[in-house]
Amino acid sequence: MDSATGALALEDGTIFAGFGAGATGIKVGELCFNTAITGYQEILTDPSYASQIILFTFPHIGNVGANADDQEESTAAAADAARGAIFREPITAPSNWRATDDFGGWLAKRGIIGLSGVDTRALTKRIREKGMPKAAICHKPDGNIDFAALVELAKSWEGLDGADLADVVDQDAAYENTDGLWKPQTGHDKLSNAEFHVVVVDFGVKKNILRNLANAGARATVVNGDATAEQILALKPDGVVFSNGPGDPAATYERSGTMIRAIVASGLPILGICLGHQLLGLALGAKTKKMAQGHHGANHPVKDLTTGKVEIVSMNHGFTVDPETLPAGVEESHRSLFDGTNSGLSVTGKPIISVQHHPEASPGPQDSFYLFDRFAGLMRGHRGK
Ligand SMILES: NC(=O)CC[C@H](N)C(=O)O
Repeated sequence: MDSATGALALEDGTIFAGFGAGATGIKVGELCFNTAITGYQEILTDPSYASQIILFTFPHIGNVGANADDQEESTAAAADAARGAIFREPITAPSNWRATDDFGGWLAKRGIIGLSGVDTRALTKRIREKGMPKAAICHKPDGNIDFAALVELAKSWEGLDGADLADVVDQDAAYENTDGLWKPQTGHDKLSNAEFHVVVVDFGVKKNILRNLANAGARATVVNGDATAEQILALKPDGVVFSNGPGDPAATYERSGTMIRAIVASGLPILGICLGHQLLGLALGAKTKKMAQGHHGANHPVKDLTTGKVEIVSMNHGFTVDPETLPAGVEESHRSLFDGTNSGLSVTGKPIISVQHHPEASPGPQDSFYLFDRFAGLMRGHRGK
């Protein structure tokens, strides 16, 4: 392609040339595909995507522009969330009453490199067959692209294995949240009479987790992932939430394992979400491992083994808890119906639950909102003891 202004190079030397958008320059990251057909802004601002390049399988990305309400990260440090965005069709002008920005301009402001005009279906098939590669993406408006150098960059990048990226995207200073879910006409619900106070341990928390907690009656104090168990317990919470976040759970566990084990031992109700679920699994004695393709989308079927109900959920993970390694007393509560991987844990006789998927959605179906009420029920029950 003579007129290429952007390109993607994979670590195996494969090159896809196309048209650059958004930020200019070069970035490296792990390439994954996401099958959601809406919610690109929430996806691109989810701190769990740090050091990743997202290939959207839906061809038209950008049509509804961008707005301030759909940001999922709660901290400026999360500016190192997704590094690149790949889509089939060039970005068109925004067409939505909520849009305050056009998608290309928004990508540029956030430092995300966009790439269109590539065969996204071929790339998706490549990931399905060979797994998520290390990749380098570039946007060079003058068309001066050094393809060989891009391949070298992709090859030499250290990758996500062993990376404690939660430390990069979490917020240092503690803060409170009473904002609830957003509604089209009225904006955010506000929690006035909180029934519960929860401490959310921030490994890269998405705002919609805090909002769902507020809608379930919980005011949240969000603390950094480096907080000690003593500091958390001194806040006298009714329950503790371990948040979602980027990178390799085993690496983050090395830093936070002592705190997580102590919170488990405290007997307080616990809810773990995604990275928080994986960290909890490690604290309970299970092991995590890297997946080949990962799960990234808003249409994944998961079965709640405690009720037999199937829910359609939002997913975003590249690591997984190995159910073969669950010790006695730790139950698998949810399972992916796509590939049978673990999607939830509970602990016999203890108020501890966690899920691999995203009950807060954003984007995605709201089938799993009930988990916040289930957690509230655990806190209510614990309080009565
Ligand atoms: N969304 C998340 O919390 C992702 C968890 C972890 N970083 C993974 O990729 O598996």
